[in-house]
Amino acid sequence: MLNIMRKFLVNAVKSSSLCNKQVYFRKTKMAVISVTQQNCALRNYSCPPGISFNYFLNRDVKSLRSVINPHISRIRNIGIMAHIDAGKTTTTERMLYYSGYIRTLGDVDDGDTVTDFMVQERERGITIQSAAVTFDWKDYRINLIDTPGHVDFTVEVERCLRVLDGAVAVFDASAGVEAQTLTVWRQADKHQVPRICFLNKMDKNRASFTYAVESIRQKLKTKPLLLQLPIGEARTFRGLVDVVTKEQILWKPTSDLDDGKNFEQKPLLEADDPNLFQEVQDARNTLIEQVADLDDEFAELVLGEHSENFDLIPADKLQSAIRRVTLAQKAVPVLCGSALKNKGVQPLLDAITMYLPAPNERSYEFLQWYKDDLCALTFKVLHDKCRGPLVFVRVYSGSLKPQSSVYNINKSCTERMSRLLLPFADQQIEIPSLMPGNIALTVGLKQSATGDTIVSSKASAAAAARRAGRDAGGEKRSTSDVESLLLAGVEIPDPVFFCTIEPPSMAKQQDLDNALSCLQREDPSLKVKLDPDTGQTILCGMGELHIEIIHDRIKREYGIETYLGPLQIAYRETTLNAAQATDVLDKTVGDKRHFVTAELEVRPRLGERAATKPVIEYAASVIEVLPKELQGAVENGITNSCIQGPLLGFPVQDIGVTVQSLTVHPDTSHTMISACVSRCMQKALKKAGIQILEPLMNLEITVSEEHLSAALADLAQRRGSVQEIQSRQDNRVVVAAVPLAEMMGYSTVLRSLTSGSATFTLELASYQALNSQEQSALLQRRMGLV
Ligand SMILES: Nc1nc2c(ncn2[C@@H]2O[C@H](COP(=O)(O)OP(=O)(O)OP(=O)(O)O)[C@@H](O)[C@H]2O)c(=O)[nH]1
Repeated sequence: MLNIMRKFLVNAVKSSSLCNKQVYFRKTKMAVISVTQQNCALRNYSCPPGISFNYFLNRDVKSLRSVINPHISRIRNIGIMAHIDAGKTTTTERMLYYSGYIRTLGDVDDGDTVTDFMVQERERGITIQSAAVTFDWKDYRINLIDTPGHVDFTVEVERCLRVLDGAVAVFDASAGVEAQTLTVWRQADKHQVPRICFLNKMDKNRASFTYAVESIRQKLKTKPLLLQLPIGEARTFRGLVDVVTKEQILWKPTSDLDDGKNFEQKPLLEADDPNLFQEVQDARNTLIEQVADLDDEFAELVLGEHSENFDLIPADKLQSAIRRVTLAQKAVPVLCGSALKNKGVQPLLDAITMYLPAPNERSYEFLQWYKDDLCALTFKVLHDKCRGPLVFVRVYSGSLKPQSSVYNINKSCTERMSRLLLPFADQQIEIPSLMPGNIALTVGLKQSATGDTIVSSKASAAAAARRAGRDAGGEKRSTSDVESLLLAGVEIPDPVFFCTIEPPSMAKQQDLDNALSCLQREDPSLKVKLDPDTGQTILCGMGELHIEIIHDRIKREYGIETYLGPLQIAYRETTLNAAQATDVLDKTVGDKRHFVTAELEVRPRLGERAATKPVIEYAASVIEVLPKELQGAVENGITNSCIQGPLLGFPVQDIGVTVQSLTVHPDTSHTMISACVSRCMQKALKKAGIQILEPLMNLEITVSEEHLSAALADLAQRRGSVQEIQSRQDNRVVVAAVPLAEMMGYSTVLRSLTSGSATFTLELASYQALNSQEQSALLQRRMGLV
C-alpha cells in the first residue's frame, strides 16, 4: 500500500567525503556531513533495508493522506525565494516541523534538512535544486518550493515561479535587500506572483526591523504593509505583536526544549509596555490608511462608519482588505521572526493561508483555450535510479490519472504515465488522481523535460490550438505560432562559461552522454555541445559553481570520473562594419539541378542588447517574388551561420541582414537554399570584420570597512569599474562592473583578502567590445601562440 514511499537521491548519508575544490562553501561548521544512520531513520530520509514504510508511519509523523485532493480554495502553491543564505531552507524546515510532518528539526549547518537533500547541498549548506514539499497547515494544503539563492541557479527559481501562485520573500533582517533578492523580485514581478516578506534573522546582532523595511521600500519600490512589530531586536528578540489584532505573541521555552512550539498569544495592554502599545497603535493606524488608499471597498468602510475611531475596525475586515491588495500586487505584507531560533514561523504560515492566493484566484491566459481539458506544466525533473525520471507537474485544468497517456506539446509525443505521487515532506504518497491547482510527481514520463506542457491527447492540443488561433483576432498564424501561444516557456539566458569534459576512456563516452542528457532534462540552463573541430564534448553553464556541481554530480550519481578542461569564457562575435557578399550554388544531384544565387548585406546593429538572433530584412524586389515556404529556408541559412562566428567560432550577435537578391531554380531543395545563404553569410561576415564581445558582469561585494580598501585595490587590477559604494549597517556594499574573464577563482582571492568575511554576487550585465590589443591577445591565446 505504502510501498512507494522512498526518498529520492538520498544516498547522502553514506557519503562523508568532501569535494576538495570549492568555489563556494559557506560555513566552516559545514565541513563534514554529520547525518548518522540513526538520524536518518528518525528523519525518514529513506527506507533502510528490512524496515517497512509502515514502521515510519506508525510512529508519530502526522498521517498524510487524509485529503488527497483538497478543495482548490484550500490550496496554496507557494515559493520561498531570497538572496543566498537568507534562511529559506531553515524557514521551510520549521514549517514542516510545526505542521507535524517531521519530528526533529533539521539544520542546514548540520546538513540534515529535508529540502536540501542532494549530497552537494548538504555538504555546502546551500540550496542547488528547488525542492517541492507538500504539507497541511490547519485546513490548508501547502505545496511549497524552496528555491536556490545562488545566482548560478536563477533559472531554477524562474521556472518554479511559473507554477507558483504566491511567494514568500525571505530577508536577512540585518542586511535588508541584497543583490539576488532584487533579481528574484524582478522575476516574480514578471510572472505577477503576489508576495509576502519575511524579515528573518531578527535575533542577529545587527538585525534592524526599521532598516530592513526601509530597504524593501526603497530598493524594491514596493509598499510594505507592516503586519507585525518585533518585541525586542537582536539578542532581546523574543516575540511579535500582530498589528492587525493588537495581540502579542511571546515564545516561551518549556523545560529544556526550545523548539518554538509553545508560545503565548494575548492582547497587548497598555500596562504591559506603554511605548510598544503606542507604537502598535500608530502602526495599525498607518496600516489602515495605507490599505484604504489602495482598496476602495475598505476605504468606504473607513470613511463611513469607522471614520472617527479606527480601533473599531474589525480585524477580519482589515485582513480581507490586506488580502485584496496583496493579490492585486499593490502592496506587500511584511512579517518578521527568527527561523533558527524558532520564532515567527507559525504566524508566517497563517499569513500564507490568509493573504496569498488560491490557484483559482490567479488568471492564466492559456486556460481559456483548454476549457476543462487537461493542461499541466512540468517544472522539474529528477532522476531516480530505480524508477527513472520523476517529473513534477502542476495541473491547471482537467485532471491527471495514473496509468494514462498524455500528450507533450513541446516534444510532440504521447507518453504513458504509470504513477502519481504527492511529495509530502520527505515521503511520497501514491494518489489516484490530481485535480486542478495541485502539484505532484509523475513516474513513467520518459521524454518530458523541465518546462513542457502536457495535455490529454494530440486532438486536445489541436482543439486548444484552434481556439487560440481564433482568439488571435482573426490574424492568420502558423501552427508553430499557435503552439508557442499554448506554452508558457522560460527564457534561459545563454551560458557564460564553458569547458571541455572528457570521460576516463572512450568506452565511457556513451555513459557520459547518457548522464549529460539526463542532467540536461533536469536543468535546461546546462548546455552540452560537440566541438566540430576536435569532436570534444563541451559543457556550458551559468557560472563556476554550476559547472562544478554538474561535474560532481556526474561522478557521484552516475559513477563516471570525468576530466574538465580549463574553464573558458563564452565570448560573442559581432561585425564592425557593413559588408555585402554574393554566392552561387549550382549542383546536380541525380536528375535534379539545384541552382541558387544570393546577395546579402550584413551590418552591425548598434545599441542592440545581446540580440542573439539576426534581424532579417528583404529588399522589396525579393519579398515580392519570394514564396513564403522558401523564406524559412533562407532564414535558416542566415541563423545557422550565426551560431559559429568566423573568427573564433563564438555566436554572432547584434547584427542586421538584408537579403538583396535571390534566384532559385524551381527544382532546388530547401537544404541547398539554406547552404548557399549560409555560405554567403560567412563571406559577408568575414568582409565586415569581426569584433569580439566579452561578458561584462555586475558585481556586488559586501565587505567590512576594515577590508574595503583591499577589495577595491584588487578590483582595480581586474579591469573593474566601481559604480557605487553603499552602506549596509556596519558593512560596505561595492557595486561594480567587471569583465567575467577577470573573475576566475575570485571567491578564493576574496576569501583570503578579507579573512573570509566578504561575500559577493556576480550576474551577467551585458557584452562589451574588447579593444584591439585585448582582442589580438585573445586570438593569440586561442591559437596557442602564448
Ligand atoms: N541567526 C540566524 N541565523 C539563521 C536564521 N535562519 C537561518 N540562519 C542561518 O543562516 C544560514 C543560511 O540558512 P539557510 O536556511 O541555508 O539559507 P538559504 O536561504 O536556504 O540558503 P541558500 O538556499 O543556500 O540560498 C545557516 O547558517 C542558518 O543556520 C535565523 O533566523 N537567525
